[in-house]
Amino acid sequence: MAEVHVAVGVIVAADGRILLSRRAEGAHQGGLWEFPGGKVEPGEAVRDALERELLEELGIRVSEAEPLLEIRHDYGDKRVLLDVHVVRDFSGTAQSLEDQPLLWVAVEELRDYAFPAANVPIVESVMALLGND
Ligand SMILES: Nc1nc2c([nH]c(=O)n2[C@H]2C[C@H](O)[C@@H](COP(=O)(O)OP(=O)(O)OP(=O)(O)O)O2)c(=O)[nH]1
Ligand SMILES: [Mg+2]
Repeated sequence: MAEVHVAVGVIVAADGRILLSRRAEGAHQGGLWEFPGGKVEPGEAVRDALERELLEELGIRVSEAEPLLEIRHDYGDKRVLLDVHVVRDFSGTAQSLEDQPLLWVAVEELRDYAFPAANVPIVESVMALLGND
């Protein structure tokens, strides 16, 4: 089974909240919350994929993104490599351009949301980096 390379953005607002997006019910890992992003296309740089996906899904332009961590996870029906970046600076207002529910959440509240299993280390890492406790 080929590994799907995914560019993922932890988008941080000026007030410190993080943007979550809910995956469509019929999609892989559907109904769960995710950090916005999507598949890296063949020959595409991860950073370019991140910028393209966030523009397509949210209408925002990334000004600054730092690599946070890479996670390999095998869901059984799919293997993913999540290439996670922290986006602290962007222009535009995030909008739901693909009808996906969006939510800005305080770092301390991230644990209250249901994520795909691969996201557990992302949540821990974001809380360690940006949380207050
Ligand atoms: N964007 C994103 N994908 C995640 C996260 N956690 C996680 O396991 N994934 C998985 C779910 C999917 O199998 C894969 C992303 O693929 P996708 O199909 O949603 O990518 P895409 O946005 O390019 O969507 P599409 O055009 O193919 O519909 O990564 C996450 O936090 N964010
Ligand atoms: Mg996506």
